[in-house]
Amino acid sequence: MNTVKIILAGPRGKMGSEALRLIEKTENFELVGCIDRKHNGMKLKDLEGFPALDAEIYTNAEEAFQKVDADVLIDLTSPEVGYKHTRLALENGVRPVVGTTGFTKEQLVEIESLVEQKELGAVIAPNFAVGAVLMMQFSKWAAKYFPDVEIIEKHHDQKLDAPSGTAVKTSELIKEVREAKNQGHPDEKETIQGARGANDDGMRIHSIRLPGLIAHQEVIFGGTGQTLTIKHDTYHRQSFMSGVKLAVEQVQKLNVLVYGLENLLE
Ligand SMILES: NC(=O)C1=CN([C@@H]2O[C@H](COP(=O)(O)OP(=O)(O)OC[C@H]3O[C@@H](n4cnc5c(N)ncnc54)[C@H](OP(=O)(O)O)[C@@H]3O)[C@@H](O)[C@H]2O)C=CC1
Ligand SMILES: O=C(O)C1=N[C@H](C(=O)O)C[C@H](O)C1
Repeated sequence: MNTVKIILAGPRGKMGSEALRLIEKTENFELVGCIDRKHNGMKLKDLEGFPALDAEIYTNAEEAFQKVDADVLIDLTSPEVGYKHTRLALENGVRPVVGTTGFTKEQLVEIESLVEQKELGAVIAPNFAVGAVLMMQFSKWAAKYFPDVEIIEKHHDQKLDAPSGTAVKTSELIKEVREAKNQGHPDEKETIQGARGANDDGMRIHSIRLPGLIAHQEVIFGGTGQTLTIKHDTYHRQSFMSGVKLAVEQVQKLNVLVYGLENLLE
C-alpha cells in the first residue's frame, strides 16, 4: 500500500476535525500539512486537543503547496476559499478531494478545464455519505415517473450556502430525467416573498436552517392520489468519512474531474 501524503484545509472545522481522525487512523494516510486561518508555522501536535501529528500549519495556501510535497488536498472550508484552494492544488500538481460546497456552475467548469489542462484527477463530492448518495439516486429514478417534486433540505444554522450542495446535485440529477414543467397553480402568488422556495426549472427547493440540525433532506414527489417521500438524515459527521477515504484512494487513479461520489461507488 503506497502512502498518500495529504494536505488538509480546514482542520479546526466540524468536518476538518473528523477528517483529522480519519487520517490519523488510516495506516497509509499521512498528514503532511494543514491550511488554516490561524496558527501559522505551528505544528498540529502543539495545539491543544488536536491529534499528535507532526504536520505544519500554513495560513498562506500558496506557500503550503510550494513547500510541502503532497499527493492530495482535502478541502473542507468555505465556498470562495475552497475554490481558491482547489485551483492552487491543481496548479501545483496536487489532486484535490473537495467536500466544500457552494461552488458556482462557472467555477465547476473552470475547475474541469484546469483538470484537463493539468491531466490530474480531482473529486468534488457535494455529499460523502453513502446514504445521501443513494437518496439522490433514488430521487432521480422516481423523477422519471413523478415530475412534480419539491426538495426540502435542512441544515444547522452555521451553514453558509443555500441551497445545500446536496440539494443542488439532487436537482441536477432529477433534471436529467424529469420533463420540465412549472409546478403548482399557474396563477399562484406569494404574499410573502420566498414562500414557495427557489424555482429550479419549475421544481421547488426549500432550505431550512436551525440549531440542532446536522444535515437532512427530503425529496417529496406528488402524483394522482399519492405522494412518495425519499428522506436521508445525518446524525453524525463520521457518516461522511468512508466517502472521504474512498475519494482520497481513488483520486490518485484519475485524470478527470469526478463530480459526485456515486461515480466512484461500485
Ligand atoms: N461533501 C460533504 O459530504 C460535506 C460537505 N460539507 C461542506 O464542508 C464545508 C465545511 O463544513 P463544516 O466543517 O461544517 O464548516 P466549519 O465552519 O465547521 O469549518 C470550516 C473551516 O474552514 C476554515 N476556514 C475558513 N476560511 C479559511 C481559510 N481562508 N483558510 C483555511 N481555513 C479556512 C474555518 O476557520 P474559522 O473557524 O476560523 O472560520 C473552519 O475551521 C462546507 O462547505 C460544507 O458545506 C460539510 C459536511 C459534509
Ligand atoms: O454544511 C453541511 O453541514 C453539509 N454540507 C453539504 C451540502 O451542502 O450538501 C453536505 C451535507 O449536507 C452537510
